[in-house]
Amino acid sequence: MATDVHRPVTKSAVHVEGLARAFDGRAVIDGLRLDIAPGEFVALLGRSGCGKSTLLRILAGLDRDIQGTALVPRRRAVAFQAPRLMPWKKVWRNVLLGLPGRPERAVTERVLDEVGLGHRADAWPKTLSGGEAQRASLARALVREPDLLLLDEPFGALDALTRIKAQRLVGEVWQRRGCAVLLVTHDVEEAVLLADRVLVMDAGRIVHEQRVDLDRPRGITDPRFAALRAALLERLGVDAAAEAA
Ligand SMILES: Nc1ncnc2c1ncn2[C@@H]1O[C@H](COP(=O)(O)OP(=O)(O)OP(=O)(O)O)[C@@H](O)[C@H]1O
Repeated sequence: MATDVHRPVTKSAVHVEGLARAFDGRAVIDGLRLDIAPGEFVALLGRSGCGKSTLLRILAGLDRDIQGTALVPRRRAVAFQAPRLMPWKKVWRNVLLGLPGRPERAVTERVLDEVGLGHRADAWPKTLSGGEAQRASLARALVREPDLLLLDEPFGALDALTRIKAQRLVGEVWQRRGCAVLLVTHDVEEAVLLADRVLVMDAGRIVHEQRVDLDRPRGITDPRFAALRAALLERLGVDAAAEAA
């Protein structure tokens, strides 16, 4: 029944139409439609359990038990909230995990430098801080030279300062590389800070779309930033004024 098609596309980095996924007879993704342009940064918000991670796993090719169409580039990579590093492999070997062929250490150097982790190439994962582990996880995604980078709450477990640094890093990496990004997050501010477009998901569909036409780098003190943030919070059913109080 499933018409799962994963193949390179040119006009859009992601084209999803009529996508459906059910678990135990319960629809979690329900007729979802989504297009992401090449090089576009899209953030995905939505209440817990609305299907964000399920969508991301489908786009990553980790779940093929679907109905409908999901077209994504062959070169795609994913990073999760938990860095998922193999404790028995040094950082540079973790970065190479799963790459086809027999890639050499040199392949990791540029990408570890890019995420500010060049000096930790020979470290064991257990000696990394949370922020460093997340950078290693990002390096493992970037070494694949993705046209589509899928990020599932990659900053969710970081402390506030480390989180700001990691957000900035992802913004820089995206601008330098020009890949499309789909970022799942619970943080409305993070979405407005980074994305070209913010989507709100509910009950397995995209129910709202907000373009963010603010120059970069963006500042939370910009009144237009605050207005977008408030509008999105309202969409999510959060009273921004009450939240600020
Ligand atoms: N493998 C699975 N088997 C059964 N149910 C699942 C499975 N994966 C996800 N679900 C269910 O699908 C629904 C959507 O889950 P999903 O993880 O996609 O939500 P989410 O929007 O990412 O939530 P959160 O923001 O809390 O991470 C949930 O009710 C979840 O329990």
